[in-house]
Amino acid sequence: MVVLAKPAALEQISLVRSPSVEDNFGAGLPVVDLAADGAAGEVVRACERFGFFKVVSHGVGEGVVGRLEAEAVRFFASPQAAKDAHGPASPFGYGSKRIGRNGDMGWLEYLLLAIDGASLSRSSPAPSSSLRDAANKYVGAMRGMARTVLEMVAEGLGVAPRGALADMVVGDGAASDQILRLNHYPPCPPLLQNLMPNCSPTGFGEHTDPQLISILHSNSTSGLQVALHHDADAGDHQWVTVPPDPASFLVIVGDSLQVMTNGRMRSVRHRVVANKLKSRVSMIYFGGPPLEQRIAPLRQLLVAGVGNGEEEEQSRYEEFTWGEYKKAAYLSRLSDNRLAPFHRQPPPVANPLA
Ligand SMILES: C=C1C[C@]23C[C@@]1(O)CC[C@H]2[C@@]12CC[C@H](O)[C@@](C)(C(=O)O1)[C@H]2[C@@H]3C(=O)O
Ligand SMILES: O=C(O)CCC(=O)C(=O)O
Ligand SMILES: [Fe+2]
Repeated sequence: MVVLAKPAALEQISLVRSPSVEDNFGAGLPVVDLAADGAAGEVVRACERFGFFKVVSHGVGEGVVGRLEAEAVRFFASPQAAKDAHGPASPFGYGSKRIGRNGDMGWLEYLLLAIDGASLSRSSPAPSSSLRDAANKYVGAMRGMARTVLEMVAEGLGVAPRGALADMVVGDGAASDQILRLNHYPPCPPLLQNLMPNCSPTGFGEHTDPQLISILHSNSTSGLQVALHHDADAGDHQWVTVPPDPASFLVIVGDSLQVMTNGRMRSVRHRVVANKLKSRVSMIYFGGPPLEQRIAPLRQLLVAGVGNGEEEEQSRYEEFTWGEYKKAAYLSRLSDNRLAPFHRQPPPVANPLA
């Protein structure tokens, strides 16, 4: 991967404002103030309607974010051979253009780091001790936010205990499956697209994240787009650009949270379009449960209506463990609908004329 700019210049000044930023989503972007009264209800509403939301008043210090971003910029600006020494990503480590093992390509380079408990795993070494230290502080902050958000999801859905979901990902004793990903999308100027092999507008192809939640931070370079829900499964997407905001985070609903809420919350398809002029740097925390965790709708959601004379709700999904789902995910292509094979067929509707 060619890095076109030195560290200090990675955040270049945009000469042309992308026409889609703000014009597309405008005031509709779901924003949740985590410190406000009623935040739990807002979190649930946003996850049900959009599958993602922007978080403000998150309490994460600028220094924690800035330090890791500076480390990421420094690493991505280092000589190619130094970066390659930490690759190829299999799945952890440094990767360039190749995403996963099944032929997906993007105009990016990245560092995938495994998390063990509350800090980076010693088995997927970080490129430097300063990056490791910064990443560990950042992971601590992301775990805190994951707990807050997942507790709010439980509270907002009326599920007890409050920690039912959060403990799966950030519980003290849980051998959960967390990942930290640092992405760098170099600019992809249209005039140079013919000259630069693999420079394409696709930074990161469309996909859903398989875990429960992802928490994304980016610098001020646009590129992230999300699919508005209605007919996403039918392939009828309306892509909208999410304006970048380095002061906030984006929480993204993953496939596993969709299943655990029996489809009330929907994992959201998203992708990154490479910026023509500026480098985009993003940092994403993925919160998954332990491998043996059963991924199935929370019991309290299925029986919620029973007291009111309603029948118990049936699960819309075949049962699986996170380990099984993860294995299947790693055999899939990025854009695959990974939940499709696990959808239960709805019971046949009785024919009143028969
Ligand atoms: C093509 C792939 C890359 C991915 C593993 C997969 O086979 C399908 C899911 C992809 C994804 C998307 C969200 C995260 O970025 C990621 C780390 C994950 O857990 O699932 C990536 C995987 C990857 O880049 O290795
Ligand atoms: O880089 C981004 O903004 C999003 C990347 C992403 O969706 C991912 O790494 O799964
Ligand atoms: Fe993603």
